[in-house]
Amino acid sequence: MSATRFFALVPAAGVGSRSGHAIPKQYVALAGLSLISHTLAALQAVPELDQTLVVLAPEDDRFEAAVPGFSGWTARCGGASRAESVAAGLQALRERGAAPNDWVLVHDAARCLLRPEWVSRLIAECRDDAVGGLLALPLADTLKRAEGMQVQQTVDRRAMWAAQTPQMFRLGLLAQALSQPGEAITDEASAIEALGLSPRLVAAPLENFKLTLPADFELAERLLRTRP
Ligand SMILES: Nc1ccn([C@@H]2O[C@H](COP(=O)(O)OP(=O)(O)OP(=O)(O)O)[C@@H](O)[C@H]2O)c(=O)n1
Ligand SMILES: C[C@](O)(CO)[C@H](O)COP(=O)(O)O
Repeated sequence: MSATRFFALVPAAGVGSRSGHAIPKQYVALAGLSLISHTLAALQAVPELDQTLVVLAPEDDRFEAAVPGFSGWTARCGGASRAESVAAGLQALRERGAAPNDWVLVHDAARCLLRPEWVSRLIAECRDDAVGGLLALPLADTLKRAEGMQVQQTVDRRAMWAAQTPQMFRLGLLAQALSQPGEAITDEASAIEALGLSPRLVAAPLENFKLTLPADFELAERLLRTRP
């Protein structure tokens, strides 16, 4: 029997409608490189990973110029939602020889401040777990439930975590979990939870944030430019 492998799957088929940029946010230039170049460089520096697959929109004509010399795989099979893009990416991995028992680490293209050592820690802490797990940030702020702009309640934050990526599950289990994604499935872990399973949390820093709103790009640029 062949050894279990580790694949990164990077959904990059979104349009970045909240980013304020005229082009898909993964192609915005940050510190001299496209956003997605930073993301892929971090993944390619993770020694445990065997290969990376990037899921692009079917009409994408920017990737090759934005990431020259990329040695991983690309598949132009992105869907209407992130969950659909990830599900299509899992199928693309199967077509390239990945097995149901292999681990898949799904990582947002839009989290470009990722550091290889955080991914290695996730793998070390989850590779013997029966389910899998994800990087996440324990909440540091007091949490409010609101209606519009009026606070209704302060929520006990002690058990609250903000989910990040990578999120790591076995290919076969994740494909089953994402086979009929509803609107409540906003990450891989929520699909796994819907099967009645409990993913493991691995603490990660705030710096692993997802670039979503215009101000996030300025902050990411500053952080990238001041990294050693
Ligand atoms: N149909 C989609 C939607 C999102 N993504 C990817 O999923 C990641 C996280 O999604 P998000 O930050 O919401 O990106 P966008 O959908 O591009 O942003 P927005 O919601 O602002 O349009 C991104 O890397 C994005 O490219 C994807 O592959 N396919
Ligand atoms: C997967 C994710 O990054 C975990 O926090 C997040 O759910 C993606 O969010 P979005 O709905 O695509 O903005």
